[in-house]
Amino acid sequence: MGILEKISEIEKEIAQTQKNKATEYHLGLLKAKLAKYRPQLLEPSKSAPSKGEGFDVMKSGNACVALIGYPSVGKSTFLSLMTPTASDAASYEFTALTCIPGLTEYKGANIQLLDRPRIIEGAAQGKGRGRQVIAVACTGEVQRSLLEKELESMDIRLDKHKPNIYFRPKKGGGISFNSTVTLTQCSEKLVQLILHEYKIFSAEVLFREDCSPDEFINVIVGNWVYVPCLYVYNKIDQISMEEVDCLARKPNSVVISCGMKLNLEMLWEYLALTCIYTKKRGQRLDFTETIILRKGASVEHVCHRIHWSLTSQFKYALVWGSSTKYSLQQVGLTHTTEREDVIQMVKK
Ligand SMILES: Nc1nc2c(ncn2[C@@H]2O[C@H](COP(=O)(O)OP(=O)(O)OP(=O)(O)O)[C@@H](O)[C@H]2O)c(=O)[nH]1
Repeated sequence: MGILEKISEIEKEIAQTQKNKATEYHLGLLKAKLAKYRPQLLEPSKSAPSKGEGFDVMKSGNACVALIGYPSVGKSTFLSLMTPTASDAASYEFTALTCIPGLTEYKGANIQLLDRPRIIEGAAQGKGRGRQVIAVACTGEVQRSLLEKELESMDIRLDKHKPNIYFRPKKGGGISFNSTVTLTQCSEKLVQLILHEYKIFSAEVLFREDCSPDEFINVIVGNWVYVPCLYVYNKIDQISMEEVDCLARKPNSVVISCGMKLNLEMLWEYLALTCIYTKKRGQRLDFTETIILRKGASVEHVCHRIHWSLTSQFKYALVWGSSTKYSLQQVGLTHTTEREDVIQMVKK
């Protein structure tokens, strides 16, 4: 039996199994098996795309944003408006077959934009890229939940945090299980069963959060990727004011129109990048020596960006700017910086 058949058999069984106390161990085991097979689907095929095609684009800039969406929602148009890269936003549909990178600059920060290959429904189940195009005309809301589902099956978790579970396999001594919270979805027995499925017979497990069996499985397997995300609804010039208002009020969402160039700067506000100037002792401030960081970065973050060894030699920092009460103030590593602060590090 091939991997695809095995996966669909297990998925069928999960769907047919009623969820209750009596079946929870069986379901947990099925999910553990599923998590073992899924990565095999995503392993690169022998006929990998040639260099420069597909997903292998070198990361560059201070932040990297991947545009993911259904065909014809305006990804290429957005990329071509924001970056000088000539993206193929042709008047015909279904253009972006490979990953097209573009670089844009905003308030001193370089941001890389990637126009990803279109998401094809079922791609994670092994359906070929480029061959199947989703022929559905659906609303932004439907597209959003389908995209979430599809990305989830590719082990991408949007706007979620890593499960707070401590897990350490050991050479011997059996499984020690503990939790600091009341668990409603997992139990010691289920955890043991799942670990045995992965041939792990000795490990330390500590649940610091009420996690699901899936979350625990992915702590063992470690193949989930946690990605922050912003939902962008384009073409608002084609819908009513009421619809625009409703979409704009959803969490983590912005409404834009590439056609009318409305609200295109939203991405930068979301990325919340900030720039800081560093000054060397006895030298004049050089405005070209900027460091780009996430908003709310501390002096320690700045140190890390200058040199990995700087924190161990750090004595204090002198700050000119809006983050301090007085201009030229002495601060420690935990001090939170503000946009366009000037910082001079003083070593021990
Ligand atoms: N009315 C309107 N049309 C838009 C807007 N943005 C893009 N379009 C049009 O929508 C069509 C598709 O845009 P693309 O940028 O090619 O879409 P895409 O998401 O890159 O599509 P694929 O490459 O197939 O994945 C083009 O004809 C654009 O001119 C917008 O804000 N309003």
